[in-house]
Amino acid sequence: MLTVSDLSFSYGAKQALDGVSFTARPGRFTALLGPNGAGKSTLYALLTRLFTTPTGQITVAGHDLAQAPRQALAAMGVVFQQPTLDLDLTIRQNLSYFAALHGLSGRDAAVRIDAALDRLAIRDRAGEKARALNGGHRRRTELARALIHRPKVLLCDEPTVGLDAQARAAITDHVHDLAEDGLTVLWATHLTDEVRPGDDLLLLHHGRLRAEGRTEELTGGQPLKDWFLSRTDVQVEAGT
Ligand SMILES: Nc1ncnc2c1ncn2[C@@H]1O[C@H](COP(=O)(O)OP(=O)(O)OP(=O)(O)O)[C@@H](O)[C@H]1O
Repeated sequence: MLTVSDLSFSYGAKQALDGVSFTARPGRFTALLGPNGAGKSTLYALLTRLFTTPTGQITVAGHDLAQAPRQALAAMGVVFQQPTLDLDLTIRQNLSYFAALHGLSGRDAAVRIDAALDRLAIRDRAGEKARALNGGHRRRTELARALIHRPKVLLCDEPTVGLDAQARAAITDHVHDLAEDGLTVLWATHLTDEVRPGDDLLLLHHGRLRAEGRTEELTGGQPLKDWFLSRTDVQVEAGT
């Protein structure tokens, strides 16, 4: 479970988040939908403690991020918008390095790495350098890496940026499956076709949460893209 209470953040005079509160639950895919500049990346920077703010509270799997940052961060897996693989290492080496950072090595690490690679259907590529992979497989590798330490909460910040439609759909499907298996998922996007009717939806616009609930209940049968446009009044990519 991830809870955010009354979170605000400003860049000097520019308020990027204003009193944001929500809960993302285990077994649910929670989509954080917002146009460019809504405040999504700022929220992720606060969730991962790249930034801190004196206002508000963030709790990850019961651990207060400000009071118990080690436990809170250990309970989360993160896939950032910008790729962070070492392209000169193999997939397995990238994952081993990350496992070591979490204090995992030897047989335990190998078993977890194989399981994560299987989960994302990329174990057969494990010996290849990351540079040899296409964008979709690199992103899958990053997802596999984010799962090795068995986090309770998975944070994804626009993880499909730059991928073609097929790779985008594959990654989005994988992460929906992870949520169905019990993970708490928070998925930031500005692409409405990544959100399913049964997903939980948070609409962020100009730093404030404008809507929260099950997608199909919020939209009342209207196509999500139309609903989103009517509430944000901006042009967004359809993602198709
Ligand atoms: N370093 C900064 N200094 C000043 N303003 C900033 C800075 N970073 C972001 N902002 C502003 O804060 C607001 C929120 O930005 P943020 O990057 O969090 O939005 P976003 O929803 O992630 O957008 P995108 O999808 O384009 O990444 C925007 O108005 C942005 O211009």
